[in-house]
Amino acid sequence: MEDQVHQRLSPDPDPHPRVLTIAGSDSGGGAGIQADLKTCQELGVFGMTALTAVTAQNSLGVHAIYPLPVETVEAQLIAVLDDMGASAVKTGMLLDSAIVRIVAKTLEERHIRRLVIDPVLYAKDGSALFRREATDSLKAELLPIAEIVTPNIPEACELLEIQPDTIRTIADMVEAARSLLDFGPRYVLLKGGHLTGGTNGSSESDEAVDVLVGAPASGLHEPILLRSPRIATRHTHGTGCTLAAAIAALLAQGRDVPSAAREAKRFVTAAIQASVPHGRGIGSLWHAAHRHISEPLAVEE
Ligand SMILES: Nc1ncnc2c1ncn2[C@@H]1O[C@H](COP(=O)(O)OP(=O)(O)O)[C@@H](O)[C@H]1O
Ligand SMILES: Cc1ncc(COP(=O)(O)O)c(N)n1
Repeated sequence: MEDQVHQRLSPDPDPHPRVLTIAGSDSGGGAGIQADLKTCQELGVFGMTALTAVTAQNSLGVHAIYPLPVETVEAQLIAVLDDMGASAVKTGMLLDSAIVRIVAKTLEERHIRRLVIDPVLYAKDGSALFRREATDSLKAELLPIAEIVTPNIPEACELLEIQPDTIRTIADMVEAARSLLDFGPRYVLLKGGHLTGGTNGSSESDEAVDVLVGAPASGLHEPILLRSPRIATRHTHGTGCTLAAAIAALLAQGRDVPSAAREAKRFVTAAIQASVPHGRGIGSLWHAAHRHISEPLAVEE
């Protein structure tokens, strides 16, 4: 079964791996399209973009959002996919239902298989990056065609329509991740950056644990827990974008999902370890960290 899964995802490793990221621009350079391109470049993959919105954003938060017309988003998708093609596609901030629908339609028509959906709903300062009216389209049109969806805990609660404090333990995370499989993605990686309680029973959260589960057809029957020590920093702007972009870049290189998720977690952990305190608020990750951190924090299963 594992061989079948591997073959489905990597019939022939692409000699020129390319990732298309469909996301918003973060003028601060730490999240969105900017984080995605830096991640692709660091992992040796050619990055291409379809912008959904321009944000005026810095370490203190999102100051303004300028959505792009849906025709502009569609034109970028068609221009890239119908000429250059993409070995993998990643989505981030999609903003509204018109954009969600055109993205789903365009990707489905082109049989994009390595699709990573980061269901970005809020920025770290709490600003909404997604209109609530679009949640149903996201669930009905985009999640069913995803290879993997990567919500954080608040996003998982919103998608599942459960109270924000319902997910408090790793067992809760596993249950929620499994419930998200009902929307149709092949895998769910539920990120634990927002888990407040300690994973060893302490009141302080001591680890950052992400939970990977797969639908029956994926061949992954038991959850995989990706654990790293929790880094004591507030400079975590762009963690989610970076993790999802790294998964897309590694899938583009022919990795299977569990191996891409493991390696992406290592990549983001190093980038958080070396995060930069630019600005007066939440600083950003340093994407080149994996090059020079000689003793990265361990990531375990
Ligand atoms: N303080 C931290 N130390 C180590 N890893 C972290 C920390 N905060 C977040 N992470 C990791 O960063 C990734 C993004 O997680 P999360 O912060 O939950 O997502 P988002 O950026 O979408 O809110 C996950 O792999 C998570 O485990
Ligand atoms: C344009 C844009 N896209 C996404 C995020 C989320 O960032 P994070 O990765 O920190 O959750 C952001 N702040 N801005």
